[in-house]
Amino acid sequence: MIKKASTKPGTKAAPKATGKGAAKMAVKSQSKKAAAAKQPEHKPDTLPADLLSEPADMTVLNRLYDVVLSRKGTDPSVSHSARLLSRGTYKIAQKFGEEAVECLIEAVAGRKDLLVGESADVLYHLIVLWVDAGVTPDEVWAELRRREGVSGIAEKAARPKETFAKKGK
Ligand SMILES: N=c1c2ncn([C@@H]3O[C@H](COP(=O)(O)OP(=O)(O)OP(=O)(O)O)[C@@H](O)[C@H]3O)c2ncn1[C@@H]1O[C@H](COP(=O)(O)O)[C@@H](O)[C@H]1O
Repeated sequence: MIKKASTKPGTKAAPKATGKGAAKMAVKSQSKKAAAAKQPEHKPDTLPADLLSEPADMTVLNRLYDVVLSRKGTDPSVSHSARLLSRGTYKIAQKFGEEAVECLIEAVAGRKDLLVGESADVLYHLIVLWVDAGVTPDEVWAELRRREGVSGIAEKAARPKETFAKKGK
């Protein structure tokens, strides 16, 4: 991920509301509190000590999926995943695309160390995309399993031939 400069808004003091304005603000703050109360609880992800001492492997993706899924509908101010998921499919897809481009830039530049970090960003954003779309890792693992041992060249050669008319050319 390429870090951007902070876009935090200025710390201008908000004007104090009086009369009708104050009442409106009180109602707004009440409904905000009610909305927050409806959100599922944000549980920080803690890794068991025995896992921390083991070398990382593919199971990290299943765990990451579970954490991201658990963030759905939680407070976007404490979870980046919750924030992304609350912004909708377009933004989630856009972020995935950006991370994929950053990843391929490092690959083309031959910067292996940076490629590792960008690859992790791509996988994280792909998992957010799955959670948003309702795809589970098991479905993807099953598809990869189905393809195991099938040469890509042989699979392509076995595909039914498309005619020009079918392709609309
Ligand atoms: N793997 C990641 C991960 N990779 C990247 N990021 C965050 O993604 C953000 C990327 O920043 P960018 O400026 O590129 O994007 P942005 O803040 O959306 O900015 P805009 O593009 O909207 O302007 C940073 O805040 C990173 O910290 C991640 N945030 C979380 N995770 C994992 O997800 C778990 C749950 O995280 P939370 O949902 O934040 O609790 C964590 O424990 C991690 O395991």
